[in-house]
Amino acid sequence: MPPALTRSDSLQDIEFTLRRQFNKESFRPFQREIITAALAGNDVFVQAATSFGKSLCFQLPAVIDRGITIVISPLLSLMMNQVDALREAKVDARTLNSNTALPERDYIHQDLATGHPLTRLLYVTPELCSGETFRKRLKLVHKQKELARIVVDEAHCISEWGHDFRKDFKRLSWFRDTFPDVPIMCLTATANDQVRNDVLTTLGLNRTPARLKIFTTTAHRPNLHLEVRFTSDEANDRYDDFVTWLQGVYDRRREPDRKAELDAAGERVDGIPGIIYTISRDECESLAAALRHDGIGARPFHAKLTKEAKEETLARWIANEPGYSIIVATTAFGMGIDKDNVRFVVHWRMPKSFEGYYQEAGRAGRDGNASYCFLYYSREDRDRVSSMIIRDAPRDGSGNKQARLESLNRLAAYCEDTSGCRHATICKYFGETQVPVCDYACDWHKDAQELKRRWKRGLASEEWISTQREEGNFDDYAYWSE
Ligand SMILES: Nc1ncnc2c1ncn2[C@@H]1O[C@H](COP(=O)(O)OP(=O)(O)OP(=O)(O)O)[C@@H](O)[C@H]1O
Repeated sequence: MPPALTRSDSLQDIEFTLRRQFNKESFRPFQREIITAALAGNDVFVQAATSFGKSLCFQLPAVIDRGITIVISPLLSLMMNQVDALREAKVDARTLNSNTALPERDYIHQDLATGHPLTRLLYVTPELCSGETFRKRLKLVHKQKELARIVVDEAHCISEWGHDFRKDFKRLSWFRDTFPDVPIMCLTATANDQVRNDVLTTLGLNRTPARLKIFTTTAHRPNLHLEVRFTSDEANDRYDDFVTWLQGVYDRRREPDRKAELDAAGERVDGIPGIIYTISRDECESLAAALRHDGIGARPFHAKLTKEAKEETLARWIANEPGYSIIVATTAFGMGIDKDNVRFVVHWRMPKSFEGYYQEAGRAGRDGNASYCFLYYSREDRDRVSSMIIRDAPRDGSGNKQARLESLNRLAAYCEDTSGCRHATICKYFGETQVPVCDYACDWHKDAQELKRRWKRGLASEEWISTQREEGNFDDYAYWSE
């Protein structure tokens, strides 16, 4: 079927737009190929590591093509960030979601109702796409040949095998059914083979294989230094361990030569941006307070804070202000946060999935410089998370309990593995066959013997854990609810 719109595939056009509208000198590897495929009217599936620059792959075609691009995204904060950045670049981008003010909502509806919208990119939630009014408006726009492309960001949310499954993403099959000629682009950082197939089937993209272009790049992030730190309920030593590590980093930055460099660059000794992921609001608050008490600039960030408090914390952290070096956050923080100099990401507790872990760790080092990611792992936490997944699974057997448990088990195995490179295990998990080069960027490569010793020493024994489990000691969820 021919594409619905007259498209431009002029390379000169895309170079010009890259510089003029997006203020970037050149494309990163693969961006040009992806953009060219999209502009030719293909369906496109992009799987690329965190910080690869996926957004540009649909934003640039949206600016060049005639008509409107609809971007479906799971998170409000993610939409707002992208819309703000686009508007700063003088692109007419908007978002329609539960937070959109009435006048803006009216404007967008009127704009769509003309059939020839001026809006270039409209960011919406998957829930909105199921609404009759919105669907009617899109049909009108399509009839006028002004529906340029449908983009599904964070596309792994479509799959029940994915770590962030969202029911409403499944209903996005409506787009291919209703507008078979409108190209679809989907993007994700974290999908294994099963998730990818699920995404393509649900969106109906494998019904037009000749039109589908798949781009997958390695998940490997060589600048991330990956490490697992073993602990147990009894040892309860995360705090001291972390503060000792951080003070060590500060001390090295105080050495005369380094200090002179920092002074010249206008940087502070303690100005090292980082994120600590915790699992509960209470822990998020208490940990940030404890760090502040010890003179470390840390602020909490979780869903229950006011919008103003969150915005202020985020803005001051992004601006590297004193007292705002570390964000202590629950897992909702991260997607769409584009701060390039995050130097460390710490998982205070075991995350709920392999994909979630790697996506969150991937917030570090987006500028390509060395950054540290460590995860505090205890067998007690492993069992708590597992109990939580079982508890939260719908009773009717629907949902993805097995997939979630499988992902957790793979993460636990990754943590307890002392026999190989962390980067290699991650790439294998995401279905890659090539072993990545790791330049002493994981705890195994740095000192395999020491890793084994730490593993032996650090964890509670499985026997003890199993007794505790039988006594129901890992079912105290109160502390763990987000
Ligand atoms: N060609 C380019 N030249 C310079 N900077 C770029 C280029 N493309 C993208 N970037 C920048 O790279 C950063 C990361 O891009 P983006 O937010 O799209 O990443 P992403 O692939 O969506 O990652 P994630 O999955 O982690 O959200 C942004 O600051 C973006 O402006």
